Amino acid sequence: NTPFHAEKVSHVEGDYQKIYNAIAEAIRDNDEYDDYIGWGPVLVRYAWHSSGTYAQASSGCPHATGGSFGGTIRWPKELGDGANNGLQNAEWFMKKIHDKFDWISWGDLVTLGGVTAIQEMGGPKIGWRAGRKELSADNAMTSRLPDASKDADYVRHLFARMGFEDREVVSLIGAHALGSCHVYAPLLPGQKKPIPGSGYTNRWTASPNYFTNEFFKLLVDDKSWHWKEWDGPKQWENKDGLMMLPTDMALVQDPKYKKIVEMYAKDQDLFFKDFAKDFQKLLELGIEYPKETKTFYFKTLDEQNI
Ligand code: HEM
Ligand SMILES: Cc1cnc2ccccc2c1N
Repeated sequence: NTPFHAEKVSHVEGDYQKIYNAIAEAIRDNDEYDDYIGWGPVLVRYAWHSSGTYAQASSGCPHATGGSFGGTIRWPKELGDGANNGLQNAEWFMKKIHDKFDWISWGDLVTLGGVTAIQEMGGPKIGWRAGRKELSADNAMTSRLPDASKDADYVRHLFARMGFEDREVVSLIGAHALGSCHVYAPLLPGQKKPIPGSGYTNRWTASPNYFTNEFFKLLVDDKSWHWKEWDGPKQWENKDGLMMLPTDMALVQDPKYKKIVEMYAKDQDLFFKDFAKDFQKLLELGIEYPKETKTFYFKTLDEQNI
Protein backbone atom coordinates (compact mmCIF):
# COMPACT_ATOMS: atom_id res chain seq x y z
CA ASN A 1 0.00 0.00 0.00
CA THR A 2 2.67 2.44 -1.07
CA PRO A 3 0.84 5.13 -3.02
CA PHE A 4 3.81 6.61 -4.87
CA HIS A 5 6.43 5.12 -7.19
CA ALA A 6 9.84 6.77 -7.27
CA GLU A 7 11.18 7.49 -10.74
CA LYS A 8 14.51 6.14 -12.01
CA VAL A 9 16.82 9.18 -11.79
CA SER A 10 19.59 10.12 -14.26
CA HIS A 11 21.75 11.91 -11.68
CA VAL A 12 24.51 10.02 -9.82
CA GLU A 13 25.63 10.11 -6.19
CA GLY A 14 28.23 12.82 -6.92
CA ASP A 15 25.55 15.16 -8.23
CA TYR A 16 23.60 14.85 -4.99
CA GLN A 17 26.80 15.20 -2.95
CA LYS A 18 27.17 18.65 -4.58
CA ILE A 19 23.74 19.65 -3.25
CA TYR A 20 24.58 18.14 0.16
CA ASN A 21 27.73 20.29 0.19
CA ALA A 22 25.81 23.44 -0.82
CA ILE A 23 23.30 22.90 2.03
CA ALA A 24 26.08 22.03 4.51
CA GLU A 25 28.12 25.11 3.57
CA ALA A 26 25.03 27.34 3.84
CA ILE A 27 24.41 25.91 7.35
CA ARG A 28 28.06 26.51 8.30
CA ASP A 29 28.24 30.01 6.77
CA ASN A 30 25.00 31.27 8.37
CA ASP A 31 25.68 30.11 11.92
CA GLU A 32 24.09 33.19 13.55
CA TYR A 33 20.54 32.06 12.71
CA ASP A 34 18.27 31.64 15.77
CA ASP A 35 20.77 32.99 18.31
CA TYR A 36 23.55 30.78 16.97
CA ILE A 37 21.57 27.56 17.10
CA GLY A 38 21.92 27.66 13.31
CA TRP A 39 19.87 26.23 10.45
CA GLY A 40 20.39 22.51 11.17
CA PRO A 41 17.49 21.83 13.53
CA VAL A 42 14.78 23.60 11.50
CA LEU A 43 15.88 21.71 8.36
CA VAL A 44 15.44 18.44 10.28
CA ARG A 45 11.94 19.54 11.37
CA TYR A 46 11.14 20.57 7.76
CA ALA A 47 12.07 17.09 6.44
CA TRP A 48 10.11 15.36 9.24
CA HIS A 49 7.00 17.52 8.68
CA SER A 50 7.07 16.89 4.94
CA SER A 51 7.09 13.11 5.67
CA GLY A 52 4.90 12.90 8.79
CA THR A 53 1.68 13.59 6.85
CA TYR A 54 1.73 9.93 5.73
CA ALA A 55 -1.21 7.72 6.61
CA GLN A 56 -1.36 3.99 5.89
CA ALA A 57 -4.50 2.66 4.23
CA SER A 58 -7.18 2.22 6.90
CA SER A 59 -10.85 1.45 7.25
CA GLY A 60 -11.44 5.19 6.99
CA CYS A 61 -9.38 5.65 3.86
CA PRO A 62 -8.88 2.72 1.41
CA HIS A 63 -5.44 3.80 0.17
CA ALA A 64 -2.34 5.31 1.75
CA THR A 65 -1.84 9.09 1.44
CA GLY A 66 0.70 11.81 2.26
CA GLY A 67 4.43 11.64 2.89
CA SER A 68 7.45 13.37 1.36
CA PHE A 69 7.02 12.11 -2.23
CA GLY A 70 5.40 15.13 -3.85
CA GLY A 71 7.19 17.92 -1.98
CA THR A 72 3.76 19.34 -1.19
CA ILE A 73 4.99 21.07 2.00
CA ARG A 74 6.05 23.89 -0.33
CA TRP A 75 2.42 24.75 -1.15
CA PRO A 76 0.80 27.45 1.05
CA LYS A 77 -2.08 25.11 1.91
CA GLU A 78 0.29 22.65 3.63
CA LEU A 79 2.98 25.10 4.77
CA GLY A 80 0.20 27.27 6.23
CA ASP A 81 -1.01 24.44 8.50
CA GLY A 82 -0.51 25.70 12.09
CA ALA A 83 1.65 22.67 12.85
CA ASN A 84 4.14 24.01 10.30
CA ASN A 85 4.47 27.45 11.91
CA GLY A 86 8.03 28.71 11.47
CA LEU A 87 8.88 26.32 8.64
CA GLN A 88 8.45 29.22 6.20
CA ASN A 89 12.06 29.96 7.26
CA ALA A 90 13.22 26.53 6.10
CA GLU A 91 11.40 27.06 2.80
CA TRP A 92 13.21 30.40 2.35
CA PHE A 93 16.58 28.69 3.05
CA MET A 94 15.87 25.82 0.62
CA LYS A 95 14.65 28.09 -2.19
CA LYS A 96 18.15 29.58 -2.34
CA ILE A 97 19.60 26.08 -2.72
CA HIS A 98 16.99 25.17 -5.36
CA ASP A 99 17.89 28.29 -7.38
CA LYS A 100 21.35 26.77 -7.84
CA PHE A 101 20.20 23.18 -8.38
CA ASP A 102 16.79 23.42 -10.02
CA TRP A 103 17.01 19.85 -11.41
CA ILE A 104 16.23 18.24 -8.04
CA SER A 105 12.61 17.64 -7.08
CA TRP A 106 11.31 19.52 -4.04
CA GLY A 107 10.52 16.25 -2.30
CA ASP A 108 14.11 15.05 -2.76
CA LEU A 109 15.52 18.45 -1.75
CA VAL A 110 13.55 18.69 1.51
CA THR A 111 14.53 15.18 2.64
CA LEU A 112 18.15 15.64 1.53
CA GLY A 113 18.19 18.77 3.70
CA GLY A 114 17.18 16.73 6.74
CA VAL A 115 19.89 14.13 6.10
CA THR A 116 22.52 16.83 5.56
CA ALA A 117 21.56 18.62 8.78
CA ILE A 118 21.69 15.45 10.93
CA GLN A 119 25.09 14.43 9.54
CA GLU A 120 26.59 17.93 9.78
CA MET A 121 25.47 18.12 13.43
CA GLY A 122 27.49 15.01 14.27
CA GLY A 123 24.67 12.51 13.88
CA PRO A 124 24.81 9.07 12.20
CA LYS A 125 25.03 8.53 8.43
CA ILE A 126 21.50 8.40 7.03
CA GLY A 127 20.83 6.39 3.85
CA TRP A 128 18.99 8.42 1.20
CA ARG A 129 17.34 7.49 -2.11
CA ALA A 130 16.38 9.85 -4.95
CA GLY A 131 13.28 9.74 -7.16
CA ARG A 132 10.58 11.84 -5.48
CA LYS A 133 8.60 14.12 -7.75
CA GLU A 134 6.53 17.34 -7.82
CA LEU A 135 2.85 16.90 -7.00
CA SER A 136 0.35 19.75 -7.37
CA ALA A 137 -1.15 21.72 -4.49
CA ASP A 138 -4.27 19.57 -4.46
CA ASN A 139 -2.09 16.80 -3.01
CA ALA A 140 -1.18 19.06 -0.07
CA MET A 141 -1.85 17.44 3.30
CA THR A 142 -2.95 19.25 6.47
CA SER A 143 -3.93 18.38 10.07
CA ARG A 144 -1.91 15.15 10.08
CA LEU A 145 1.00 16.33 12.23
CA PRO A 146 1.08 15.80 16.02
CA ASP A 147 -0.30 18.14 18.68
CA ALA A 148 2.31 18.67 21.40
CA SER A 149 -0.25 19.09 24.18
CA LYS A 150 -1.32 15.45 24.19
CA ASP A 151 -0.41 12.23 26.07
CA ALA A 152 1.32 8.91 25.35
CA ASP A 153 -1.77 7.13 23.95
CA TYR A 154 -2.25 9.95 21.47
CA VAL A 155 1.42 9.77 20.41
CA ARG A 156 1.29 5.97 20.05
CA HIS A 157 -1.88 6.17 17.92
CA LEU A 158 -0.62 8.98 15.70
CA PHE A 159 2.65 7.22 14.87
CA ALA A 160 0.86 3.89 14.35
CA ARG A 161 -1.00 5.66 11.51
CA MET A 162 2.41 6.14 9.89
CA GLY A 163 3.38 2.52 10.61
CA PHE A 164 5.81 3.10 13.51
CA GLU A 165 5.97 1.04 16.71
CA ASP A 166 7.14 2.13 20.19
CA ARG A 167 10.89 1.86 19.75
CA GLU A 168 10.84 3.78 16.44
CA VAL A 169 8.66 6.52 17.97
CA VAL A 170 11.03 7.05 20.89
CA SER A 171 14.16 7.11 18.71
CA LEU A 172 12.61 9.62 16.29
CA ILE A 173 11.49 12.02 19.04
CA GLY A 174 15.10 11.88 20.27
CA ALA A 175 15.68 14.53 17.58
CA HIS A 176 14.40 16.95 20.23
CA ALA A 177 17.96 17.07 21.48
CA LEU A 178 18.23 19.56 18.64
CA GLY A 179 17.05 23.11 18.38
CA SER A 180 14.40 24.99 20.24
CA CYS A 181 10.77 26.03 20.52
CA HIS A 182 9.69 29.45 19.41
CA VAL A 183 6.80 31.72 20.37
CA TYR A 184 7.81 33.67 17.28
CA ALA A 185 10.00 32.23 14.51
CA PRO A 186 13.53 33.71 14.23
CA LEU A 187 13.65 36.78 11.98
CA LEU A 188 15.00 36.35 8.46
CA PRO A 189 17.44 38.94 7.07
CA GLY A 190 15.46 42.11 6.31
CA GLN A 191 12.32 40.87 8.08
CA LYS A 192 10.76 43.38 10.49
CA LYS A 193 7.74 41.53 11.88
CA PRO A 194 8.31 37.97 13.18
CA ILE A 195 5.91 35.20 12.10
CA PRO A 196 4.36 32.96 14.76
CA GLY A 197 6.16 29.80 15.88
CA SER A 198 4.60 26.88 17.77
CA GLY A 199 3.89 29.13 20.77
CA TYR A 200 6.12 27.06 23.07
CA THR A 201 9.24 28.61 24.44
CA ASN A 202 12.61 27.18 25.29
CA ARG A 203 16.04 27.74 26.59
CA TRP A 204 17.87 25.17 24.56
CA THR A 205 19.91 22.18 25.68
CA ALA A 206 23.64 22.63 26.31
CA SER A 207 24.37 21.66 22.70
CA PRO A 208 21.30 22.41 20.57
CA ASN A 209 23.15 21.90 17.30
CA TYR A 210 24.87 18.62 18.10
CA PHE A 211 23.05 15.35 17.66
CA THR A 212 23.32 13.44 20.95
CA ASN A 213 21.20 11.30 23.29
CA GLU A 214 20.92 14.27 25.66
CA PHE A 215 17.13 14.48 25.25
CA PHE A 216 16.79 11.04 26.83
CA LYS A 217 19.28 11.84 29.60
CA LEU A 218 17.32 14.97 30.50
CA LEU A 219 14.10 12.93 30.72
CA VAL A 220 15.62 10.19 32.89
CA ASP A 221 18.25 11.88 35.06
CA ASP A 222 16.69 15.26 35.77
CA LYS A 223 14.31 15.18 38.74
CA SER A 224 13.47 18.90 38.72
CA TRP A 225 10.79 18.88 35.96
CA HIS A 226 7.72 20.91 36.88
CA TRP A 227 4.92 22.73 35.03
CA LYS A 228 6.10 26.13 33.81
CA GLU A 229 4.21 29.08 35.31
CA TRP A 230 3.44 31.31 32.32
CA ASP A 231 0.54 32.38 30.11
CA GLY A 232 1.68 30.29 27.13
CA PRO A 233 0.74 26.65 26.34
CA LYS A 234 1.38 24.07 29.10
CA GLN A 235 4.97 22.86 29.09
CA TRP A 236 7.50 21.43 31.55
CA GLU A 237 10.56 23.28 32.83
CA ASN A 238 13.58 22.15 34.82
CA LYS A 239 15.75 24.04 37.29
CA ASP A 240 18.01 25.28 34.46
CA GLY A 241 15.09 26.67 32.44
CA LEU A 242 15.14 23.84 29.88
CA MET A 243 11.78 22.65 28.59
CA MET A 244 9.88 19.53 27.64
CA LEU A 245 6.63 19.40 25.69
CA PRO A 246 3.77 17.38 27.18
CA THR A 247 4.37 14.81 24.43
CA ASP A 248 8.06 14.70 25.37
CA MET A 249 7.26 14.00 29.04
CA ALA A 250 4.74 11.38 27.91
CA LEU A 251 7.75 9.24 26.94
CA VAL A 252 8.61 8.73 30.63
CA GLN A 253 5.02 8.73 31.87
CA ASP A 254 4.19 5.66 29.77
CA PRO A 255 5.94 2.55 31.21
CA LYS A 256 6.60 0.95 27.80
CA TYR A 257 8.08 4.14 26.31
CA LYS A 258 10.03 4.77 29.53
CA LYS A 259 12.01 1.50 29.21
CA ILE A 260 13.14 2.57 25.74
CA VAL A 261 14.05 6.10 26.89
CA GLU A 262 16.23 4.57 29.64
CA MET A 263 17.89 2.30 27.07
CA TYR A 264 18.84 5.24 24.81
CA ALA A 265 19.87 7.42 27.77
CA LYS A 266 22.49 4.75 28.58
CA ASP A 267 23.58 3.91 25.03
CA GLN A 268 24.14 6.71 22.50
CA ASP A 269 25.49 4.30 19.86
CA LEU A 270 22.30 2.26 19.98
CA PHE A 271 20.28 5.47 19.69
CA PHE A 272 22.33 6.54 16.65
CA LYS A 273 21.92 3.14 14.96
CA ASP A 274 18.17 3.07 15.48
CA PHE A 275 17.68 6.73 14.56
CA ALA A 276 19.55 6.29 11.25
CA LYS A 277 17.20 3.44 10.27
CA ASP A 278 14.04 5.12 11.56
CA PHE A 279 14.73 8.56 10.06
CA GLN A 280 15.31 7.02 6.61
CA LYS A 281 12.08 5.04 6.99
CA LEU A 282 10.24 8.27 7.95
CA LEU A 283 11.62 10.19 4.94
CA GLU A 284 10.61 7.34 2.61
CA LEU A 285 7.09 6.66 3.93
CA GLY A 286 4.64 5.91 1.13
CA ILE A 287 7.27 5.54 -1.58
CA GLU A 288 8.11 2.42 -3.57
CA TYR A 289 11.56 2.54 -5.22
CA PRO A 290 12.61 0.62 -8.33
CA LYS A 291 14.54 -2.40 -7.02
CA GLU A 292 17.81 -1.24 -8.59
CA THR A 293 17.64 2.14 -6.83
CA LYS A 294 20.93 2.86 -5.04
CA THR A 295 20.94 4.09 -1.44
CA PHE A 296 23.39 7.01 -1.16
CA TYR A 297 25.53 7.68 1.91
CA PHE A 298 26.93 11.20 1.72
CA LYS A 299 30.26 12.41 3.03
CA THR A 300 30.31 15.23 5.58
CA LEU A 301 32.22 18.44 4.84
CA ASP A 302 34.85 17.33 7.40
CA GLU A 303 35.32 13.99 5.63
CA GLN A 304 35.94 15.89 2.37
CA ASN A 305 38.22 18.45 4.07
CA ILE A 306 35.98 21.23 2.75
C1 HEM B 1 4.89 13.71 19.17
C2 HEM B 1 5.70 14.09 18.16
C3 HEM B 1 6.23 15.49 18.03
C4 HEM B 1 5.70 16.67 18.45
C5 HEM B 1 4.36 16.93 19.17
C6 HEM B 1 6.66 17.71 18.10
C7 HEM B 1 6.49 19.08 18.38
C8 HEM B 1 7.46 20.05 18.19
C9 HEM B 1 7.31 21.43 18.53
C10 HEM B 1 6.07 22.07 19.15
C11 HEM B 1 8.49 22.06 18.22
C12 HEM B 1 8.83 23.54 18.38
C13 HEM B 1 8.69 24.22 17.01
C14 HEM B 1 9.01 25.71 17.11
O1 HEM B 1 8.37 26.39 17.92
O2 HEM B 1 9.94 26.17 16.39
C15 HEM B 1 9.37 21.07 17.68
C16 HEM B 1 10.66 21.32 17.25
C17 HEM B 1 11.48 20.37 16.66
N1 HEM B 1 11.12 19.07 16.31
FE1 HEM B 1 9.48 18.10 16.98
N2 HEM B 1 7.75 17.16 17.47
C18 HEM B 1 7.53 15.80 17.40
C19 HEM B 1 8.36 14.86 16.79
C20 HEM B 1 9.52 15.17 16.11
C21 HEM B 1 10.25 14.23 15.26
C22 HEM B 1 9.82 12.79 14.96
C23 HEM B 1 11.36 14.90 14.79
C24 HEM B 1 12.46 14.44 13.86
C25 HEM B 1 12.79 13.19 13.63
C26 HEM B 1 11.31 16.25 15.37
C27 HEM B 1 12.28 17.21 15.17
C28 HEM B 1 12.21 18.50 15.69
C29 HEM B 1 13.33 19.44 15.67
C30 HEM B 1 14.73 19.18 15.11
C31 HEM B 1 12.87 20.62 16.28
C32 HEM B 1 13.64 21.93 16.51
C33 HEM B 1 13.34 22.87 15.37
C34 HEM B 1 13.95 24.26 15.55
O3 HEM B 1 14.82 24.43 16.45
O4 HEM B 1 13.58 25.18 14.78
N3 HEM B 1 10.18 16.38 16.15
N4 HEM B 1 8.73 19.84 17.68
C1 LIG C 1 15.33 19.67 25.53
C2 LIG C 1 14.21 19.79 24.52
C3 LIG C 1 12.97 19.20 24.78
N1 LIG C 1 11.97 19.26 23.91
C4 LIG C 1 12.09 19.92 22.72
C5 LIG C 1 11.00 19.94 21.82
C6 LIG C 1 11.13 20.60 20.62
C7 LIG C 1 12.33 21.24 20.27
C8 LIG C 1 13.42 21.22 21.14
C9 LIG C 1 13.31 20.56 22.37
C10 LIG C 1 14.39 20.48 23.31
N2 LIG C 1 15.60 21.06 23.00
